[in-house]
Amino acid sequence: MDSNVELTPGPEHFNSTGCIILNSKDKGRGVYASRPIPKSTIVEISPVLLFSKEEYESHGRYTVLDHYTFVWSEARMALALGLGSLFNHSEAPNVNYILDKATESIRYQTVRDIEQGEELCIFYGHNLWFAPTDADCKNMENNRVPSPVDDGWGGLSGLDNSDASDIVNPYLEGDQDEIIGEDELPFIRYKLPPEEEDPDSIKTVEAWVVEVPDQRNITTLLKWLKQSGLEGPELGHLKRIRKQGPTTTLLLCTGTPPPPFPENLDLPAPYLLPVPSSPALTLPSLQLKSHLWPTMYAPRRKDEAEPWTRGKLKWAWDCMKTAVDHAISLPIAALIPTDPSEGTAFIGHDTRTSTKHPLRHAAINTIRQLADHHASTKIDIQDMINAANGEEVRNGTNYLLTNRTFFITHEPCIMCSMALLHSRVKEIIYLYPMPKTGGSGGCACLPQLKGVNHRYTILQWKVDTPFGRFSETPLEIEASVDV
Ligand SMILES: C[S@@+](CC[C@H](N)C(=O)[O-])C[C@H]1O[C@@H](n2cnc3c(N)ncnc32)[C@H](O)[C@@H]1O
Repeated sequence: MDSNVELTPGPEHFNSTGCIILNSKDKGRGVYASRPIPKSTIVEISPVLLFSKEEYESHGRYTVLDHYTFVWSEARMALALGLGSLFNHSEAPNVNYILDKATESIRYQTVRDIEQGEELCIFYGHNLWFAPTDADCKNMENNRVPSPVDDGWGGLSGLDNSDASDIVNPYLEGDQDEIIGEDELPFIRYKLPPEEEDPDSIKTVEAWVVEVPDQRNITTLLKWLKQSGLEGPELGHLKRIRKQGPTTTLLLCTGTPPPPFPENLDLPAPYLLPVPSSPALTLPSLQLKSHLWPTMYAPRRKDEAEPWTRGKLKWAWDCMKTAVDHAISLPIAALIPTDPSEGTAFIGHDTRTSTKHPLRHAAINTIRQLADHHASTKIDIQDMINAANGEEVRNGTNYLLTNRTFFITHEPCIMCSMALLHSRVKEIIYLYPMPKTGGSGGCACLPQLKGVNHRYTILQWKVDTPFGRFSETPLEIEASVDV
């Protein structure tokens, strides 16, 4: 709680989740936490009073109601009863809200842990009719928060999913193992053009390697590699360990010679060896490249589109819906679905404005959550060996998104697409294409660049499917948001 703000008690309110009403000089009544409230708690469900378009246009908008109502479907306006109308606005909201058309109510849910005494705020949007007290909004003209879209980059806007709550997952019923035909899929696959690789012009780079006579030293060396910071992505397309007959050789680094080996290991001096500078795109090139050093095979997926079962579509539909639900009051959301070992899905938002950090895009924030989770979990030796060889590791030590699907409301920008590529994501699914800034088919297509050592599948949800209704209304700023 900001200790400079003088608060007085408001009317008593019966709310079992720990919300109380307090008054502040600047904002009037507001909702505060009377005790710590954990992330993802539904703190309030407010029934709404609906006004028809005509009723609101001729009366409501000229009254105080205009400061309290939410935009509902069919151009109606909704007044939230209970606590719902008392949440004040913040540029960095700690509460998300979802319009539930089926029950004519609004659900308010915390997006992070809330401390006792903190105010619970939602995000009203960018066109405010009052001067918000948030420090970074003081320089306003005409009482309107300057939209971050003004510079043609950045810029946020919520999704309107007010029609979404009554849409039933269309893949619930039926045989979950049934393969769904390509034409019936709810998304469009972005087709990467086929790429040929000339086996006669294999490019190499000089890398430091060392022979390891005693295999028992491999795990110590792998730990040492990690600690020395030599595990950079530039050699990620190569396996770490090469076995040729009795000789085991370890790939170290490019550039300057590696630092001294741990003293207790009796190793020969490292030496330079030409190794392939990119992964193999075709089987003949895999053979040639692996002759120099064991190389990863990263064929461009041409027509070998992966079949989708009804069960997987049901899962994808739910994941995308969750991402959209989270993009209502905190615009732009990304989701990495749960893995049994992780317990819960990772959901991230765009926090550039609230953190005043230009790189806090939704995709980067979400990948970071997963990385932080992995950094805090134990890995074992087998994982380390797998990681060193570019193979899948249970806690994703080497490549965070290996074999994973990444859901996001807006096509990721070039920076985020590169982060996804580095994380070895298997596929991404998004709703809004970003023709001016997108790095996954919009203004550029990162997995299509020459020399990248990984490719991912790009899927865009179709607008003519029930779920696609979310993307029917183009965002005002659609073409200039980077995610
Ligand atoms: C939906 S009401 C919120 C409850 C309101 N504080 C009350 O006492 O009735 C919206 C009004 O709250 C005030 N308000 C909300 N967020 C604010 C903020 N960040 N800074 C200043 N005033 C705010 C504005 O007067 C706005 O018209």
